[in-house]
Amino acid sequence: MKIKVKVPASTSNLGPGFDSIGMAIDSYLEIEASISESWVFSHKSEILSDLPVDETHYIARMVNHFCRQLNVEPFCLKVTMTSDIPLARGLGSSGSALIASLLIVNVVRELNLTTDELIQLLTAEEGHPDNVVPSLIGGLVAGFHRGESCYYQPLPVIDWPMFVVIPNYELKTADARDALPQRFNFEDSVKASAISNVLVASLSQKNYDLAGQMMMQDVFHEPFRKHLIKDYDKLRELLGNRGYVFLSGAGPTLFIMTKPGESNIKAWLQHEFSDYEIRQVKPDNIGAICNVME
Ligand SMILES: Nc1ncnc2c1ncn2[C@@H]1O[C@H](COP(=O)(O)OP(=O)(O)OP(=O)(O)O)[C@@H](O)[C@H]1O
Ligand SMILES: N[C@@H](CCO)C(=O)O
Repeated sequence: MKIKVKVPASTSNLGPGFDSIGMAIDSYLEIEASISESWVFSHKSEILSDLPVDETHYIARMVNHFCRQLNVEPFCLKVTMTSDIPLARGLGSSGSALIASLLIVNVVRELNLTTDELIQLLTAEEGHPDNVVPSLIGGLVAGFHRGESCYYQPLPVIDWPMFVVIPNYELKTADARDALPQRFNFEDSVKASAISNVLVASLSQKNYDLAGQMMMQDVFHEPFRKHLIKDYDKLRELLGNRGYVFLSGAGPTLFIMTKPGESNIKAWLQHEFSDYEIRQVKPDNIGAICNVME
């Protein structure tokens, strides 16, 4: 049995949609795997070169975890992986690896889990749906996870030009979450959810000028994390009225949505941020794919 899995990256939060809104984008984790006596990983992309190659690999640990949780016999795999999703940059690399792990358990143990069941298991593991749901089903999705349930609603994908500014340093999600406050007062909560409401309403109507203004007024997480992001203020100032920018996931990548007439900014961004990687990105509307060849 040969298993092939392809999972898109994701950008999440979109400013005020903290832990709730995300969009799948066209960078991919790709895996080929077959049953083996022990866990062996072969990494074909430079991005993955520091990962372990044995049973301590995140995917091996998550396959074991899901086998235990679903009460099926564990197994080992020989895995070949390629990826252009940078690790610990806020582009959902760990969420994509989590999805791949569960899809592999699903096919190897012939569980026939439904999309809803996959979503419940993934969001319960990740703790929030904003990376795993769009990467699993594709597109732009708003979600809310509580206890045993994940409620979610796809929205139209953003069709303005989009760029990611990927810094040359990592920021672990756990560290970026440690920067968040323990408590949020009533006044700030009302303000934060109102900004988020307008974001969702404007995304649903494809009113990207209004959505962009909301993206840049988040009060849930960006004010508490921006000191961890070296060029947060610089990019907001430089971008001016060319478009809008938000912190992708927990950062440090910054995500830009430009006005349609301002799509030609890649060379300018590369000049301003010469040590960083600049990518133009598109939404992925397909989501994760898992095929089995006997
Ligand atoms: N494709 C992968 N294969 C194996 N392990 C991975 C993979 N992607 C991420 N990881 C593990 O997850 C860690 C990064 O997880 P983290 O949640 O901090 O970053 P992220 O997923 O890029 O960020 P975000 O969730 O904000 O988008 C890596 O250091 C690595 O240990
Ligand atoms: N919503 C999450 C995304 C990263 O996993 C966060 O901002 O911490």
